[in-house]
Amino acid sequence: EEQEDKVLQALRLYLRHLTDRLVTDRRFQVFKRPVDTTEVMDYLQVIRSPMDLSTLQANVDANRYSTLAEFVLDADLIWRNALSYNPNINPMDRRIRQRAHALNDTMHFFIRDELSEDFERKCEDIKASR
Ligand SMILES: COC(=O)N1C[C@@H]2C[C@@H]3O[C@]2(Cc2nccnc23)C1
Repeated sequence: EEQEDKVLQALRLYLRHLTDRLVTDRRFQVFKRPVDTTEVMDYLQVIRSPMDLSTLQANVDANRYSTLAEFVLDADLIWRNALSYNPNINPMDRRIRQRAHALNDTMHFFIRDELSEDFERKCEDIKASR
């Protein structure tokens, strides 16, 4: 329905705007591209579902997300994977965990501050009706 497609288009616009801000934040450059599994040989043994900001952007542009909740499931993989794969107390691991927590906090702060619960409910209702 025309009106419904306008809602989904608005969601896509918002998710693109949100992801663009994360991708350009210099704290999050380590999350910008997939981890290079030819360099990091054991990555796929430890991490079952890799995700990164460029893949997230591509998914938004491919209309993969019809609700905020679907987007957040993938976006949360990015920082959760980083916490899982980099658990040690050495400075490298500690720094990427700090960035993972910052990614989580920043993303959810933007969402809470900028997206109304009403809007997300409309997206969920459209999804349920299809
Ligand atoms: C989101 O990024 C990550 O979880 N990582 C973990 C990998 C271990 C370490 O840093 C990463 C890339 C890398 N490449 C070569 C040698 N060592 C490393 C990035």
